[in-house]
Amino acid sequence: MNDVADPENLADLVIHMSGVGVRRGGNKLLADLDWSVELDERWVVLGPNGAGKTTLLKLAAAELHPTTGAVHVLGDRLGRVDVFELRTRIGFTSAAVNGRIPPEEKVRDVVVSAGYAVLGRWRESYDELDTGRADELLTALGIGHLGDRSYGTLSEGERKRTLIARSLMTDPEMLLLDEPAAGLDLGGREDLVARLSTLALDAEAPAMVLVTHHVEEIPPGFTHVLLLAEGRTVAAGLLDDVLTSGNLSEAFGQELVLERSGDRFFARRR
Ligand SMILES: Nc1ncnc2c1ncn2[C@@H]1O[C@H](COP(=O)(O)OP(=O)(O)OP(=O)(O)O)[C@@H](O)[C@H]1O
Repeated sequence: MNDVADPENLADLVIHMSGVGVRRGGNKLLADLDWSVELDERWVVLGPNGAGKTTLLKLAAAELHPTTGAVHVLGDRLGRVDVFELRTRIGFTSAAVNGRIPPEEKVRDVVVSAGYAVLGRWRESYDELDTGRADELLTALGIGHLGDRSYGTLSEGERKRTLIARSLMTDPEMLLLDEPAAGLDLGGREDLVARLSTLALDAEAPAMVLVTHHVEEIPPGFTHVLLLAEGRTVAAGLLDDVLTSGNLSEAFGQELVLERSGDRFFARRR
């Protein structure tokens, strides 16, 4: 077990949160949260609506500061670091990012522009090297043929995959995915889960944190789970230890049965 109080050990952690609370108005969005993510770990953050999952991910993305406690991201403490520089090292995909993409933008440019936005440059035509990398990422996500299409014409599943390609474009040290399978049909979900599983099992891939409401969406290869309810940790640690019927029931406030089939999970009410 790492002594996380030791600054040398903090350098090995992509996320470290200690005694973290977030308050807005009279609401406690998060309270007393301790959490660490190491370089080679892939975490699922699971919990019911309103549990605080997105708030937690925004802290990790350096998009929000805690009201109390300390958050270290990629070795730097929020509040003592240039968050604009820090964000260039983080890949972040969420519904909010989706809403900011102009529908007429070409899919390839949606991916390539990630690199240019963070560098603060602008050019009419992108480097061949960059467009080549964008095409490679789109192909790896199964949508290499859509590079010339406009973003607005894509299906929901194709958009999700485009945004994941975009968040990988800058070679981030950490990948944060907020409900990547939301709104997908069964086939789209299964396809995305398989692609994320490939990524999770790739030793070269960055540390990953995936937020979801559904155990069915946990891609094989994810190693750890943080169960959240009402802004507090219900349980956190290795997936095999933490993902149990008991913990799930506690997090979702009803008697649930968790079933495992191979490397996938299913849950239903008891
Ligand atoms: N700016 C704010 N002011 C007051 N309350 C807020 C604010 N932002 C979020 N909340 C509340 O904090 C709680 C946690 O929100 P958050 O979006 O982090 O939850 P979540 O687990 O991601 O939920 P969901 O699964 O529904 O997306 C919710 O009850 C939400 O209404």
